Amino acid sequence: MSFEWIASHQSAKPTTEIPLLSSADIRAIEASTEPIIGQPGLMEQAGLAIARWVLAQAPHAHFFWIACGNGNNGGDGAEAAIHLHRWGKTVYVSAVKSPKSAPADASRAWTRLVAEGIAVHHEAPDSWDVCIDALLGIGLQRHPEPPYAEWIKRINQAAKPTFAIDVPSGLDADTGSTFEPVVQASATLSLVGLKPGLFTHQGRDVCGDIWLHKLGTESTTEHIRCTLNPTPKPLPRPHASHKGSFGDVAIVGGALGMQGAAVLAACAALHAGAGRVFLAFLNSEGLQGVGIPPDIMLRSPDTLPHQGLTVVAGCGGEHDIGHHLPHWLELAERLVIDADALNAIAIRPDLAQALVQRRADTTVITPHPLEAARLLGCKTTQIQANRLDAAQRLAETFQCTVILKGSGSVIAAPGRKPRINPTGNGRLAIGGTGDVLAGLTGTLLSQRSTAWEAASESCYIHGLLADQWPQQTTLTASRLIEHL
Ligand SMILES: NC(=O)C1=CN([C@@H]2O[C@H](COP(=O)(O)OP(=O)(O)OC[C@H]3O[C@@H](n4cnc5c(N)ncnc54)[C@H](OP(=O)(O)O)[C@@H]3O)[C@@H](O)[C@H]2O)[C@@H](O)CC1
Ligand SMILES: Nc1ncnc2c1ncn2[C@@H]1O[C@H](COP(=O)(O)OP(=O)(O)O)[C@@H](O)[C@H]1O
Ligand SMILES: [K+]
Repeated sequence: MSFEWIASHQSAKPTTEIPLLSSADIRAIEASTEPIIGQPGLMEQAGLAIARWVLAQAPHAHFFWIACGNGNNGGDGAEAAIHLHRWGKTVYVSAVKSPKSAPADASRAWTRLVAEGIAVHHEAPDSWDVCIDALLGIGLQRHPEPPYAEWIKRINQAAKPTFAIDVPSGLDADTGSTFEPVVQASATLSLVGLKPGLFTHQGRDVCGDIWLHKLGTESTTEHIRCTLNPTPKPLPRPHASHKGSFGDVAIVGGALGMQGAAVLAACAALHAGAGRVFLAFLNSEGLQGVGIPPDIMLRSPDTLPHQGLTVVAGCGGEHDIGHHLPHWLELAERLVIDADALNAIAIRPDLAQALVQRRADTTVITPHPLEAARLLGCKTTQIQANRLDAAQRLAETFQCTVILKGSGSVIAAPGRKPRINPTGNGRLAIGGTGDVLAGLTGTLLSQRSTAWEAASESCYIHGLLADQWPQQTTLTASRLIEHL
């Protein structure tokens, strides 16, 4: 039996590409796992794993409230209760009463629990040391109903250590959207495989520390919905190299009053290690207050070189960027499209068409959810309701690599399984960090062989800086750049 720590609230384990499985994937694995006569089934294994894990997390706790739903998540809770009871702990098991009978595995667990002499209650206890949340798992489909909703509220109000089985009850395992109310867990033990919803949208805020136990199962490629964005390997910088070896990056942006955004992107490109960085303002009036390092070469958009250039278009671009986009969509060897350039594409079919016609794997678009909604002609809530699908739809529609930003940024490209980025946190939720990401992505795009690699690495590094940020120091976009 092996437990794997994957992430805490503020940091993620450096990893290779870990598979993330949808509820359907999990059910397919369950269906293809043959029970072995005389060996414990998956639910019995789950129960033992949960009991051991909870005890390791809260070794001195005595009174365990095990809140169980009517499905297999509740069955896992019943199995765990049996072990905790045998190990001398006081278990108070609450089961939701339902007109429907529990599924077969869960029914067997309940029979075993009663045979152990453990009482089954239908209400919550008055107090407890630790709660095991076995109310709802991957079977959740709607807002928790009574008594689920009341018990979830009790769990959250008590603010005692709460350990969620599989997913915090109320969290959609596939999308990271929450139904209300949702359990606020101290830690979550994901069974069989990790689920996408633990890592994106609202998932990270409700899971606490994330752990995995595969229960001896293995997923094959067909079972994988997406993956966790792996830790990148640093690119070697050979001795026998020169400035032309590390990419020419040009930032085209900075309309009147918005030049700071373009400067942030240019500085990020510079600090990320681009060989040469050009900055072409769309409007250079009133630049006195904007500090531009002398390492950056200033050009007008019309005098930028073309050959070998990676262009980052849109940071602070306002309406003006639309005039320049046809040129760069046609001629830029590699292109990062951000902010106002995305807004221009959303309203101009000619630009959208030019984007589609670019050579595959040379372009990264970096929308936040509102920009993504404009591009797909829908509402931001629809994007957030299923970030994986939205990112994939953008990639297929515009035939390019996509970074859908926000908590658990999604990286998608046509014909590939998307990645969810495990690094980054709410300290990045300030103006300017998106410009930093665009500049960083530009440099990596100029140096890596594919847009996919550049986008994945860029997201990871950007988020990691925020995860490693000293608690007492305010994170700002310009300070972030200095740590690249
Ligand atoms: N598959 C595997 O390999 C393994 C699975 N395992 C475990 O099984 C879990 C999945 O079990 P599951 O499929 O029985 O679903 P589960 O999450 O218990 O919910 C279903 C129940 O909840 C109810 N219900 C749903 N929504 C509701 C709401 N909003 N408000 C109120 N009720 C609601 C629903 O009622 P109904 O919709 O039928 O009325 C039904 O009674 C999985 O997360 C993991 O813990 C492990 O043992 C390891 C192996
Ligand atoms: N809550 C969060 N958790 C993780 N990353 C976040 C969060 N909020 C913002 N970010 C990241 O910060 C950056 C913000 O980009 P964006 O919204 O375009 O801001 P701006 O254009 O003002 O710089 C993106 O990389 C995004 O993924
Ligand atoms: K649960």
